[in-house]
Amino acid sequence: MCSSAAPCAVIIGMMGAGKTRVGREVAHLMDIPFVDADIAIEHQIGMTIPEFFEQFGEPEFRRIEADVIEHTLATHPGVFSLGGGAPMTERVQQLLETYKAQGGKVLYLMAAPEEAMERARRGGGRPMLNGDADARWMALYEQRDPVFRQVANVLVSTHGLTPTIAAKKVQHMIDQRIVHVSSAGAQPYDVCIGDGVLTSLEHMLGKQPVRVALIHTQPVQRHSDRVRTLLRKAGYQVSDITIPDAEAGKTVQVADGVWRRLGDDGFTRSDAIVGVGGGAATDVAGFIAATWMRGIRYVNCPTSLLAMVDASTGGKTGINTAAGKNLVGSFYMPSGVLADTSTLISLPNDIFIEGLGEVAKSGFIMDAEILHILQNHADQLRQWQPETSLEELQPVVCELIERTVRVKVHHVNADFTEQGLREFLNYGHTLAHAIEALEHFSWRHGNAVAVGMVYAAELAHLLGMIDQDLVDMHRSLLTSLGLPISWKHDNFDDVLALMHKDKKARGNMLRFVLIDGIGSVQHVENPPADAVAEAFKKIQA
Ligand SMILES: NC(=O)c1ccc[n+]([C@@H]2O[C@H](COP(=O)([O-])OP(=O)(O)OC[C@H]3O[C@@H](n4cnc5c(N)ncnc54)[C@H](O)[C@@H]3O)[C@@H](O)[C@H]2O)c1
Ligand SMILES: O=C(O)C(=O)C[C@@H](O)[C@H](O)[C@H](O)COP(=O)(O)O
Repeated sequence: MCSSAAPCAVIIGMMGAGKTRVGREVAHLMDIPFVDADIAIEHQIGMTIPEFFEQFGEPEFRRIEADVIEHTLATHPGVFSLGGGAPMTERVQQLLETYKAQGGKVLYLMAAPEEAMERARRGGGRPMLNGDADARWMALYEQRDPVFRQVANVLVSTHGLTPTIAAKKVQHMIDQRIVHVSSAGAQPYDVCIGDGVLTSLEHMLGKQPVRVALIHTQPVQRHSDRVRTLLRKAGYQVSDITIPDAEAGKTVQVADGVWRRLGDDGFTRSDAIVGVGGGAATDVAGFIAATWMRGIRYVNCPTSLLAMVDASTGGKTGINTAAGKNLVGSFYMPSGVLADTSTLISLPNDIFIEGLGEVAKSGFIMDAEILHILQNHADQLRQWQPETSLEELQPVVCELIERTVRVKVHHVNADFTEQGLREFLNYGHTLAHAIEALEHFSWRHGNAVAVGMVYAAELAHLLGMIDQDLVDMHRSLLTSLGLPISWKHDNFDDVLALMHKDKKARGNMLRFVLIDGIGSVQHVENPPADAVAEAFKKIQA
């Protein structure tokens, strides 16, 4: 968040961690203003902080400090660093909670204790360190570190870094995008999007787990190796579990194999799962987390575009069975999602493009700007190449991921267990799931959704809900992105039978999600059978 009225980032940390020095440097690098809370307070009280402490005591200081923080959070469009003790008061914690809920970043700057202690001692003028400064610093550190970890949504270790390098690292972390998910009936969490966000994995998992099961597929080995190193460095005992790739991994047999492994490796309720890979891998990782001991913590690290924009977030976990796609599963939220865009470097063209299907869906159902971005960049997006395209397309891709995740989170926050509004995310999916099943999962999910959206648009047109231009626009946009818009299948009865098994159906009634304009979605129950069949004819190749 870098708006005209709120800070891009709030920096917290121990005395001597370098909050002012690094904060100032970051602001300089980003060409935005910097405010240090202690300096702002001294300006307001007209004396130094030690003088104020002596005359009025700490409680009065904390009151003024919270006022200054509240004001600055509402007015300062730059980098804002807080005094060491500020996040310890309940009022400041609440202010920071609200700031984070609006997309704000609270960065905990973590210097090595010896370095920070030394700097704090050298700096002087710190009433909280009166007496044996090192012993006081250490005692405060023990009190404050757990609170800072709780209050911050981004942890930045500056151990051994010069202030300039630390500032660059902080800038990198500020550039990441955070979407906060907070849905009734589930613990809130963040979706962090950007280059290098995997480094927040330890923070997301927390200190409780002793064992972590790293569930991934073979094609993402390069990324899961990196995650394993991060986990081991953080001190977790890692069970590295490779599952079969793509839909072959979403089976009860695979789940059973993983449950056995968790049993053998002694996984308890306080241990955790990390899912790394495409949507199939994160669906399975979530399903295992939801079912092992009736639910343990999990963090998703999506590596495909589709998993970043959709599958990893929102807590729909599941597997496929003989009865159909995703018919067995649960609603079970992750503790966090790390969409590290650097992992897209190895993503093949066809898998990148299928992800655009779900991106376009979010544009049709809610965010027209997504459609404009897709239209404006269609040629570059369609020509995506692993290893080379990411550098050029990073800003566009990040923008599309954030916008699409926001659309998803809007629906999930309002309706976690899909009683109504969340079904809108299923635009195009009624036919898509039937295509996937009839093609024995050889069709990519995003491709099936693209055809499903054209079918939904044709049906909406036949029902008089949209004009031909909007149907044509579906076709032209999806084609320009390299997505399919038709599917050849001779037996409509098979298709209809599967559409009746869709999770949106009720009893014998077919229920569709259709649009009557861009961003305007409706449930349509039991549409006339001839329209359902006629629309199908229109998507035949
Ligand atoms: N839970 C949800 O809300 C939700 C939402 C949308 C889709 N899904 C599910 O997600 C699945 C589709 O996800 P998907 O499109 O990611 O397919 P996928 O998981 O099958 O991944 C596609 C392929 O890309 C590989 N891959 C992933 N990241 C890579 C990378 N960075 N480099 C190289 N290869 C990489 C995978 O290993 C796989 O081979 C479907 O099963 C769908 O049902 C779930
Ligand atoms: O999160 C949701 O809700 C969705 O419907 C998102 C869909 O894009 C996604 O494909 C999901 O896997 C579909 O779930 P299903 O319940 O239709 O199997």
